Amino acid sequence: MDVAITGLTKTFGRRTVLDAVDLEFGAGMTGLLGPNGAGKTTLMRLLAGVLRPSSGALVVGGHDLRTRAGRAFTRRVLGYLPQHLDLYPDLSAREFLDYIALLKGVDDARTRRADVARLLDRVGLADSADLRLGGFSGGMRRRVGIAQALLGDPRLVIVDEPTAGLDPEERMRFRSLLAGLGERCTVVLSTHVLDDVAQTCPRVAVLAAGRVVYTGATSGLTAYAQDRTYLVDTDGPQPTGAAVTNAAATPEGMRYRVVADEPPPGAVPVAATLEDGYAALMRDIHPT
Ligand SMILES: Nc1ncnc2c1ncn2[C@@H]1O[C@H](COP(=O)(O)OP(=O)(O)OP(=O)(O)O)[C@@H](O)[C@H]1O
Repeated sequence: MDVAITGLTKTFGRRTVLDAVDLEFGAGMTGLLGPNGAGKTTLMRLLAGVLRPSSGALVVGGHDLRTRAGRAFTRRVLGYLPQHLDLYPDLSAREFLDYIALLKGVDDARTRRADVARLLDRVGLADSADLRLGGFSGGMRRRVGIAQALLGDPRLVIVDEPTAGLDPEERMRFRSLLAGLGERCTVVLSTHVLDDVAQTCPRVAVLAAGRVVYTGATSGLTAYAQDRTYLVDTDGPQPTGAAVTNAAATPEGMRYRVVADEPPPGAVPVAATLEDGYAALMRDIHPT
């Protein structure tokens, strides 16, 4: 399900939160990155039809969201996992999903039961299906969240920071769940976890202050820091004129991982990661 976004602007009062955004999402997984307040959630809410654009167009599978028919089409094909999803603590996972399926218009009880059972199984919650949501861990709650997004077999899935607060095992589990989805439909994953994007998304878009600052292959963003990434061991101060992407104490002092145009004294070049590429891009946008 192709998504075309052109000249998309969103203002709240006098504040411009998205500024003439042009983006395209196609089949497979695309990561959506950007610092806090960049406009990622706003973009997702616009795509989900929760918000209306101030100007510009969103077209999903050829259907323009400015029209009522376009919005209705998008609602039918969309699965949305918002950043904060309220779960009813007194309901079981099965009851909650049954309720959401009803809201999504699955009127036949038998179809609903089958859909819900299939999804509970898919997200690994079949054994906990009848336990109250109030007792679920963060990871289990996120899995219920993705299950509700997948009800109705969506062709466009948008997920907002799905792995925030998850332990490594749950994060890996969630990642493979999303990657499996990407084989069948268009998935947009908004996150601060660069590793999730590096592992699952062949394409990435980066927003900063409401503008698109990178869109293309994830490897292209990594390449942004290629031949500019170094490790610096020092017992002195942090290197200046460089983006520091990691700092770790060593027996001799500190080891900094930096992206810099000129290698700091004693720097050893290393292969860049997506985190380095992202840091390099941000530094080029806002030079220190
Ligand atoms: N309903 C609203 N009214 C006014 N301002 C808003 C509203 N929604 C979002 N904003 C502002 O728009 C900006 C972008 O917010 P948004 O949540 O889209 O960013 P984000 O990239 O998702 O950030 P984060 O990574 O922190 O979740 C923020 O400064 C936010 O305060």
